[in-house]
Amino acid sequence: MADPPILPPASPPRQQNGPINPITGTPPAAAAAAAAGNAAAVSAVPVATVPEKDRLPKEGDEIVTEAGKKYKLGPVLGDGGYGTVFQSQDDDIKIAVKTEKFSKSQLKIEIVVLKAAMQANCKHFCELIDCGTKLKDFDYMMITLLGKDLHKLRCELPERKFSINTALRIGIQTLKACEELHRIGFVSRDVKPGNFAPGVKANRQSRTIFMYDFGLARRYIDKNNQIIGSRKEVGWRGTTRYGSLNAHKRQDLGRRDDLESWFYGLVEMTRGTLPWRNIVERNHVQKAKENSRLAGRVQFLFETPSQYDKIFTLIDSYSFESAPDYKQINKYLVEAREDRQLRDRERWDWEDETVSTTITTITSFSDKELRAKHEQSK
Ligand SMILES: Nc1ncnc2c1ncn2[C@@H]1O[C@H](COP(=O)(O)OP(=O)(O)OP(=O)(O)O)[C@@H](O)[C@H]1O
Repeated sequence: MADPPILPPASPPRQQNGPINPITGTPPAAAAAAAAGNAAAVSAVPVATVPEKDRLPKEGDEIVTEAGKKYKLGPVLGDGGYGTVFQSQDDDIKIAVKTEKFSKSQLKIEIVVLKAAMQANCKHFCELIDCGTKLKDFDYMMITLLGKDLHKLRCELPERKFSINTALRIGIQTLKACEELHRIGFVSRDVKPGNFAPGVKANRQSRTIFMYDFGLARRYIDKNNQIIGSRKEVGWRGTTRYGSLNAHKRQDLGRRDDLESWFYGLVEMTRGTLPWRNIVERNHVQKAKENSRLAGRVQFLFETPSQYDKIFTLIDSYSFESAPDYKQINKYLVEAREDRQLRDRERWDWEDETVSTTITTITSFSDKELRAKHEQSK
């Protein structure tokens, strides 16, 4: 994946008692024993014999969850900042298992986001199948298996850009994903093509784009549904190429910043390039982004639908607190499709010819439907 995100400093190593299990909400055995006054159980783990921490699993290992369910780890699907993602199997459904080093894990926030997304029936998020902790070694979560991310898929194409039909459909679905994330109360702070991927053909989800990787996500509304005010200067978050101007200014990020990052990604996927593609120095990237509002605007939006200009203006008009008008942005994208008389039934760029004729008549399965189907066939 191009441009890894800058992660916030890892949280300090967790205490001996270990974390609260993110899925069950229960403390680990030693902490539970201590809470129950069982001093012997606590002192049974003397400091000198504390096992080495932060050992990630490897292909072929088995993860046994607290409930006793076993997941055998298959091939590595990808490496992240603090861990590894493996392919695995949940009965006969192929799934992904994301693991992160115990002391550095950001999985807790990811799990909170995915649980909220499931509760709200969001369409563009992985299902959280299972999760837990291998004490002191790693945290893990079992989620829907996805295909290659949009950055990789784009780079495999001859001109490193999607067809306009695919690009606009991606635009519509990734916008919806951002809207869903915002609706459940979170901002991503790392929206980029590499954090979106279509589902897999086996699940009939290859025409649904999923948003993933919420390691930098943050709640933007409080318990009373009020927007948490900007903390002003908070340091850099996100990925240089797609970061908003506010991110460059190290400001607190809100919904509008996710959309600005989304828009840079959309332009890149449509044109195959961004003016700051080859710039490494972050301050120079900021200058290039500022110029894309001035004399460089024409170059930035060269050969993109005229509606992109309007979307850019709209996003730039928002403040930290603004509720973006997703409906209007979606309308612009649909209008761009209508101008070109694009049809939804046409093949997506990553589908092979043989699929397109059959898949157009089949609606895709949601994760819930897949699971119900599986239960029925038992
Ligand atoms: N559900 C999934 N299905 C298939 N592959 C996945 C899935 N989740 C993650 N991957 C693969 O693992 C890689 C790393 O995952 P992810 O981006 O979630 O981790 P990360 O630690 O947050 O990474 P980064 O540091 O790049 O942001 C991805 O680029 C992708 O190739």
